[in-house]
Amino acid sequence: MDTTEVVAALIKEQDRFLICQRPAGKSLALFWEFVGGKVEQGETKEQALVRECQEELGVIVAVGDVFWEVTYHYPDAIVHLTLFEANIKEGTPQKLEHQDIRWIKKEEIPHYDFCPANKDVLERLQNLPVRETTHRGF
Ligand SMILES: Nc1nc2c([nH]c(=O)n2[C@H]2C[C@H](O)[C@@H](COP(=O)(O)OP(=O)(O)OP(=O)(O)O)O2)c(=O)[nH]1
Ligand SMILES: [Mg+2]
Repeated sequence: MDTTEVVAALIKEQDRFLICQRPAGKSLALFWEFVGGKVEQGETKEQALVRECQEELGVIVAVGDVFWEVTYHYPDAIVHLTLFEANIKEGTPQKLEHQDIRWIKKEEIPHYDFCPANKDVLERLQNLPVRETTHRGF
């Protein structure tokens, strides 16, 4: 099976970060995710992420460092997910393609069902030590 390159954005504001609920009818319907999508041919990961944030949320982002990377085997696909830190430069997030979008605190993570590939990164977000918490604004 081929590996699909997927990029996603960890968008933080103060002590909250943005999560998005996948629409009904798509794969992994109604699971929560970080905004993003598949890298298209000829694009860098950063370019793909800027495009996806514009298409899905109507915002322009500045792409920062890689926060997490994982390869996950779904029954019908292998996904290599790269999660970048990102900041909104222009616009306010709108649910142009998602079922719902929410700004949540790390304490709220257990209340949401995320895509299985995201399990480890959510654990990292939830368990950031105090020092790193302050540094990263969580
Ligand atoms: N965007 C995103 N996709 C994720 C995350 N976690 C995770 O397992 N995935 C999976 C779900 C999908 O199988 C794949 C990304 O697909 P996608 O549906 O967002 O791709 P896309 O926006 O390009 O949409 P499409 O053109 O394929 O319809 O990666 C995540 O946090 N964000
Ligand atoms: Mg997408």
